[in-house]
Amino acid sequence: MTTSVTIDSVTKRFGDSTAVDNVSFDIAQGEFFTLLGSSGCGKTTLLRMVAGFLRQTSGHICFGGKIIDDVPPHQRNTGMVFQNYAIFPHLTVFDNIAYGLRARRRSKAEIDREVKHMLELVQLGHLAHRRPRELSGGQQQRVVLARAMVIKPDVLLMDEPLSNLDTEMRIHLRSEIRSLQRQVGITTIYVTHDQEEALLMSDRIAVMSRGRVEQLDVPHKIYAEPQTLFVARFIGENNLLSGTVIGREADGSSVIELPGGHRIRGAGGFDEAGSPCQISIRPQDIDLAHSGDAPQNTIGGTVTDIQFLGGTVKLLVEIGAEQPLQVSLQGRRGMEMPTPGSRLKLDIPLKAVRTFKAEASA
Ligand SMILES: Nc1ncnc2c1ncn2[C@@H]1O[C@H](COP(=O)(O)OP(=O)(O)OP(=O)(O)O)[C@@H](O)[C@H]1O
Repeated sequence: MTTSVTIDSVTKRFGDSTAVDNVSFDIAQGEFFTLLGSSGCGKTTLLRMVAGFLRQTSGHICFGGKIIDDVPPHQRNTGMVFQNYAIFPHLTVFDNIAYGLRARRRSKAEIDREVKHMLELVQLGHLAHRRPRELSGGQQQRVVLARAMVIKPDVLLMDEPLSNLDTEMRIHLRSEIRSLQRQVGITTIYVTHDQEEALLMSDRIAVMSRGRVEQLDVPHKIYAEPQTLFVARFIGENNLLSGTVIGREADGSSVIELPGGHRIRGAGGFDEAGSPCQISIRPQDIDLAHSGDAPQNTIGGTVTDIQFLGGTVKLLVEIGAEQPLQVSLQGRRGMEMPTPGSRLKLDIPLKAVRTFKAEASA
């Protein structure tokens, strides 16, 4: 039976260094949950604690509400797919997948049925009698996946399972893993440093940095509403500008003054009047101001660069702030193409302006 997972105030120290720093969250039954962060942020350490290979320094891990801190790894009933989790070279695809069921002393008929079902799900039925060296990297990884899932684990743990594959196979397997996980409904914890992979595959994402969870949310919120400057920098492209919060309007929006004298209003985020702040704006949230619209933030600037990419048009617009604004417009038929040196007015919706407390400069 697949299960919920609770991480309750978990800390892991190695000597003086803290790899995981007081992390808490719940993963629902059947959820595809991703730990996303750059190298060294603690995601593998956290996953290894869930598997039981590492013991946390403090805090608890629960499966289905029950503390499992003292349960050894082989009794946790987790399925594991790691980057270098080799399959047995001397066994056929069928026997590799059957391995966990045989170790659990299931009947021959059950093994036959379950392995055939898995082979079908990962589309390897026609290769059941091949050995691993006769398979492509992607096919081998599907064997690993099938082997992990066939035992019907309570929780499936995956650590960068696609990072050794070429781009095409990676993109293909992303959606395959996700649809397989949906069909089978296993609670899954997936570790990756690849934001695109995380956004595409996950029900929810925990973005980690330096052992802590910076933000935990559904993919589109992580993308559209970063809660910290780290997340705004880490996920997707963003214009990051320094400014000062100068006040608040009646509608709750904050007013920020940028170098160069522009004032811009933002909805949500840090709004302590008089304080230095940083704002983030996604290039594709900026539009050309059209007459007739009710603009929310209008900023005039001069085009310094233009890149026509077919579906999108990328501009750099000098607005007198510390750096030019990157603007990404949808290329529409008949659209009037700006040229370098031309002046234009940009419109930025309130909601696209996220405000953060300025970081102390190092
Ligand atoms: N066995 C260990 N002994 C000492 N320090 C360790 C040990 N394992 C991990 N660390 C340290 O803990 C921190 C987190 O490591 P972890 O492997 O969890 O990061 P990660 O986010 O998974 O990175 P990567 O993507 O590179 O694997 C790092 O600073 C790492 O050097």
